[in-house]
Amino acid sequence: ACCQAHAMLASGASASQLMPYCSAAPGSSEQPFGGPAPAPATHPTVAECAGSAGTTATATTTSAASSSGRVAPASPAFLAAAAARGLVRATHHLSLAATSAALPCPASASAFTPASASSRAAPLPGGVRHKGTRTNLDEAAQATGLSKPAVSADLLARVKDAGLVRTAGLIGGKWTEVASDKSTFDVVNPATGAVIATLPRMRADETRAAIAAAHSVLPQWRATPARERAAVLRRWHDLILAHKADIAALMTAECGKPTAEALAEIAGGAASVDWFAGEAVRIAGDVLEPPSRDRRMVVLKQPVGVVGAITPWNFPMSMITRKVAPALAAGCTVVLKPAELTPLTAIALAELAERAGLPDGVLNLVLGDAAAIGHELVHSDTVRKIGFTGSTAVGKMLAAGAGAGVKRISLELGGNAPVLVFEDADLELAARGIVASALRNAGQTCICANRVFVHTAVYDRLAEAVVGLVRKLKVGDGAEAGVNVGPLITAAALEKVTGHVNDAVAKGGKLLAGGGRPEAAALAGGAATAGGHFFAPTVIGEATIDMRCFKEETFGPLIPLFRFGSDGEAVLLANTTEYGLAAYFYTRDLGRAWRVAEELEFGMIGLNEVAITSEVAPFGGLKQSGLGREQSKYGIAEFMDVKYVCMGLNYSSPSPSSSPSGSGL
Ligand SMILES: NC(=O)c1ccc[n+]([C@@H]2O[C@H](COP(=O)([O-])OP(=O)(O)OC[C@H]3O[C@@H](n4cnc5c(N)ncnc54)[C@H](O)[C@@H]3O)[C@@H](O)[C@H]2O)c1
Ligand SMILES: O=CCCC(=O)O
Repeated sequence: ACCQAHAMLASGASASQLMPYCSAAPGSSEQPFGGPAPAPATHPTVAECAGSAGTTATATTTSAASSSGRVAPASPAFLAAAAARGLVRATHHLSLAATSAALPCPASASAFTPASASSRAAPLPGGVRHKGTRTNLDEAAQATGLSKPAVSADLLARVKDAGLVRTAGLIGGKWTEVASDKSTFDVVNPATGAVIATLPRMRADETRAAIAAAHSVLPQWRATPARERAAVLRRWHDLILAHKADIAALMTAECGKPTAEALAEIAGGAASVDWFAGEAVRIAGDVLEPPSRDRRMVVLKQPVGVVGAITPWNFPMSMITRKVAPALAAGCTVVLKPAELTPLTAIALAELAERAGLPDGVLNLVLGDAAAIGHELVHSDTVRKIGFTGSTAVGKMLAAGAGAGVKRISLELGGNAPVLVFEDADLELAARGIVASALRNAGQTCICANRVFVHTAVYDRLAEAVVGLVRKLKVGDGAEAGVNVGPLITAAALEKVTGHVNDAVAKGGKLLAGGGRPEAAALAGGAATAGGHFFAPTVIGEATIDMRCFKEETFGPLIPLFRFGSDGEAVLLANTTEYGLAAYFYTRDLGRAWRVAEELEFGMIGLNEVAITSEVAPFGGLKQSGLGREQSKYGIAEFMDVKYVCMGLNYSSPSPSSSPSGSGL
């Protein structure tokens, strides 16, 4: 069937014309691949299957920077000016929180424990803030009968520094525990189904207050010398690494990814912060060669202003640091809205930014109602730039709103990444790469391998190698040692993957591994995982282009294997998607490597490599995968305005001696 597709391709057929011809690929009589990859001593992480940590982020070391308290703010001049203007501390408190009274905190016997102390409590050695006081939360809760912000005892037991586990947003330097309408939302551990935190559900009021706070301190922050901004970012980086075990525990609890993957994300996220600290001091304009003698021309690079950052749940840290670090480095101030599914990592990051000396109001954190917060950010005239990572559907909506206000926007959206395995590929390397990429974060990564196209001559050997690796993986609660594949984030995600697998099987796909929910007894984590959203890593053979997994981003642990017969067919199949984020291919042929890399319509290409993410390289997509780039030298440009200044020199001079120009030039 694919040979027919090849013939059609040669005669100029389009991808849609190919559809009927690729739906019934024949079996192959190829010899099996030469045995499965050598088994690691213990259960390998998915990334280890690919022989990489899943990111090429520069390894960073924990610095000697103390985590034992609040580091002196970046610029004394800034703080003095801010204090004089009443900007430092509590200008933008919300009314409820502003009236907070410090009350004794009785020991709680319940499973839920108030997490946050009153705002600005003095830090204790080791970074722990005093817990002996709290706001008027209990009174508010009693008065209204509403549940109050809280964290579970289980979550608190997972961290050393309980000061990282606040139950509040951050607005103008004030930790705000009560939403203006007193409503709350729950954070759920996807491995167990247990509620691990209850937080204030903020909406338009809080967003407006956060935007106002960010706007108030913008003049001071953008005037803070770049070296001082960089110093704050470096302290933030150091504190993140010093607290990486705690951040990983929070991340795994709220998004489910295995601890090893959480630590890899933290290393990558910290590397971004370090990178942009370096970029801050290298911001430079241009001096242009003027076309005439009587003028001079320069280009200034200036911060765009207040930035709204909206981030997804699948990378609760690195999607934040990729936006916030370049924005702060450029001299912008930020209102951050993390995913409501994973706000705890964001709260810990904001707490550490505060300890690093980031002045009040420069980074604000608004938690809760996505639509209300997003609407305020996109339609505010004060916010000059939106940085968004998430689904293409929400991204398009935000882009329409931003367009109406002629607001800058960068979008990191969905993907549908192809992997092409050519007949000359190193098949063992390819199999490891496919498994590592497709199952990273249980398949919930925007650059996950979603569609695997294999030359028919090596199809069976590659399939056998992939299945061999998948069968070794351990599924369960990501907090358990040795787990490679954690839960899906929600029941809806589980339903989508189930739908893709059922659809593929109904259309003739061969189930080579997995196919459904694993037996509870097989899951690492025991009985507690009964409420978790687990799906067994699944391999489908003889996949065809009429299947949902060809057209849609699965965002789950599914590896569909398609056949192709020629290079042209492979590239055409890969490009047959509205997405254009990442693509991977395996070959040893240098000429093919160049041709295919140039012809793939994707923003990022991995050649014989799937661990392509790095703070030094531009991250972003083509087509409906987004606009703009994060990371690298391109990432900071998204937060800078270009201003051209033309200086005419033909003005009349007050005295001949002070004449700078004129006809003498
Ligand atoms: N290209 C990339 O770099 C990249 C990285 C990670 C994830 N993603 C994509 O993100 C998607 C998964 O993330 P998700 O499910 O969290 O996406 P999502 O679009 O549902 O949510 C992303 C963020 O947008 C917020 N949001 C939701 N509705 C909103 C609205 N009406 N207005 C404003 N904000 C709103 C959410 O609360 C969250 O903070 C996948 O498609 C994945 O490919 C892309
Ligand atoms: O999901 C998107 C981020 C993936 C990555 O940083 O490698």
